[in-house]
Amino acid sequence: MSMIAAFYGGKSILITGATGFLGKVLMEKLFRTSPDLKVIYILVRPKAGQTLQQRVFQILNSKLFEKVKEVCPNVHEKIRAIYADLSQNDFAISKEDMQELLSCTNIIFHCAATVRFDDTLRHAVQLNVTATRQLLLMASQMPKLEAFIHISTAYSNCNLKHIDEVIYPCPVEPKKIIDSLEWLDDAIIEEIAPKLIRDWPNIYTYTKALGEMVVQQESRNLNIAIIRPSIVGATWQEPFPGWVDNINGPNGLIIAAGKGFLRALKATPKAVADLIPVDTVVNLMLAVGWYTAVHRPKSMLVYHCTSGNLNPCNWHKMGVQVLATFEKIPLERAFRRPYANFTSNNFTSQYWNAVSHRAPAIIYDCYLRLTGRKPRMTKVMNQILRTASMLEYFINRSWEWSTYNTEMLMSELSPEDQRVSIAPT
Ligand SMILES: CCCCCCCCCCCCCCCCCCCCCCCCCC(=O)SCCNC(=O)CCNC(=O)[C@H](O)C(C)(C)COP(=O)(O)OP(=O)(O)OC[C@H]1O[C@@H](n2cnc3c(N)ncnc32)[C@H](O)[C@@H]1OP(=O)(O)O
Ligand SMILES: NC(=O)C1=CN([C@@H]2O[C@H](COP(=O)(O)OP(=O)(O)OC[C@H]3O[C@@H](n4cnc5c(N)ncnc54)[C@H](OP(=O)(O)O)[C@@H]3O)[C@@H](O)[C@H]2O)C=CC1
Repeated sequence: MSMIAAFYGGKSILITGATGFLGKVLMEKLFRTSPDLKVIYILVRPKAGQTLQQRVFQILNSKLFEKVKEVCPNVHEKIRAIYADLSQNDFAISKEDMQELLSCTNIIFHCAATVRFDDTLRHAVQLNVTATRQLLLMASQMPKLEAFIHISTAYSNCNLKHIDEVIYPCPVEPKKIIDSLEWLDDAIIEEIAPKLIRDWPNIYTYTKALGEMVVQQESRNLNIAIIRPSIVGATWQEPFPGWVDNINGPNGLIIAAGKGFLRALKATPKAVADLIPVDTVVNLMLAVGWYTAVHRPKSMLVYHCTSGNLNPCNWHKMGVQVLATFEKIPLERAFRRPYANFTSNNFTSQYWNAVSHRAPAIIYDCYLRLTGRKPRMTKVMNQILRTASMLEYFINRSWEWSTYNTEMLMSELSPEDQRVSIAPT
C-alpha cells in the first residue's frame, strides 16, 4: 500500500484553484487513490453564468473523473464547494464556512493564481500576493493544520540563469507594493509596473516571485513547502495519457501548428523545452504534502518540479515530435498541412510572419468576403502571433534548476511510492 495514499485517508483537505488545470488533476488523484479521505473543501467562485454547484457537477462528470466514480462512488458527498473570491477581503467567505474551514482543515494546497502574462499589476498582486498572505493568515488560525503547500512556478526567478531551491528576495518588499496599490490609481500603477518588474519578463512571473517572499515572511510557525513546476503539460499516464483542457503554455501554439495556422516560430532550437506532465506535478504535490506533515522539516523547503536536468529535450526535438504526431493523427478541418520552422533570427521571423502567416490570412479573408461569409482568419492569426510573441522569452532561453530537495524526497519514499510517484523517466 502506498504510504502517501494512506496518509490522506481521513483528512480534510482545502484546495484553492480546484477548478483550474492543476487543481482538477490534484482532486482526481486524491479521490482515486485515497477514497477514504474525509472531505475536500474547494474555494470556488461562480463563473460564466454557472453556479458553484453547476461547476462542480461539470467537473465530476467530465472524462477526467470517470475512474474516480468507480473507486469512490460517493465522491459528490466528499467535495464541499465553498463560495469564495480570492480577490476580495476575507475571500468573501461566509462566517459559517470560515468557521468550518478554520476548525477542520488538515492540509492546504494553494494552487489558485492568475496565470495571464499580461494581467494588470493590481489584479495580479491581489491574486498572487495578497490572497496568498490572506490564506497564510487563515492557516495560522487552523489548529488541526498539518501542512501548507504553496504552488509557485519554476519561472518565478527567470531573471536568473541558475536557480536553486531557495527563495530569492525581490528588490521591493511585497508589503510596500500591497500598501501602495491601496492608494495609487490604476493609471499610475500601470506606469510604474515596468519599473517594478525590471528584468522579469512579465507581471505573472514577477508577482509569483513576490508571492514566494510573502510565504517566507508570513510563515510564522506553519509547516510550509513551496513547489515550483516548470511548463506544465498534458497528463503523461494518470488517469489516462494526454488529458489537457486549456490553451495555456505550449498547448495553444501546438493546436495552431496542427491546424496549419502557425508555420514558423521565433525560437532557439537548442534551448531546453522544460515541460513536465501535470500528473507528475500532482504526484510531487502529494508526496510533498505527506513529507511536510509527517517529517516536519525544520525550515521551509522549496521543490523544483522540472525535467531539463533529468531528461532534457530541446525545442527542435519537441517540434519534430509534434509534427510527427500530426502526420499520424491529423487535426480535423486543418487550414493547411502542418509544417513549422524554428528560427532565432529576427529578420527571418518577421519575413515568415508576413509571408506565411499574415498574407495567407488576408487572402483567405478576401475569399470569405467574396463568398458572402464573415472574415475571421486575420483575427485568428493576430491572436496566435500575439500569443507567440508573449511566449517568445521562454523559448529562446535555457535555465538550470537544481533539484536536490526533490531528489532527497524521492529517496525518502517507500519503494511502492517511488514506483508510482515522481521522477520523469
Ligand atoms: C525541424 C524543425 C522543426 C520545427 C518544428 C516546429 C513544429 C511546431 C510546433 C509547435 C509546437 C511547439 C510550441 C512551443 C511553444 C511553447 C511555448 C511555451 C512557453 C510557456 C512558457 C510558460 C512559462 C511559465 C509557466 C507557468 O508558470 S504557468 C502559466 C502559463 N500561463 C500561460 O501560459 C498564459 C499565457 N497566456 C496569456 O497570458 C494570454 O492568453 C495571452 C497570450 C496574453 C493572450 O491573451 P488574449 O489575447 O487576451 O487572449 P485570451 O483571452 O487568453 O484567449 C483568446 C481566445 O482563446 C479563448 N480561450 C482562452 N482560454 C481558453 C480555454 N481554456 N479553452 C478554450 N478557449 C480558450 C478565449 O475565449 C479567447 O477567445 P475569443 O474570446 O477571442 O473568441
Ligand atoms: N499551468 C502551468 O504551466 C503552470 C502553472 N503553475 C502554477 O500552478 C498553479 C495552477 O495553475 P493552473 O492550474 O495552470 O492555472 P489555471 O488558470 O488553470 O487555474 C487557476 C485557478 O485559480 C482560480 N482563481 C483565479 N482567480 C480566482 C479568484 N479571484 N477567486 C477564486 N479562484 C480564483 C481559478 O478559478 P476559476 O476557474 O474560477 O477561474 C482556477 O481554479 C498556479 O499557481 C500557477 O502559477 C506553475 C507552473 C506552470
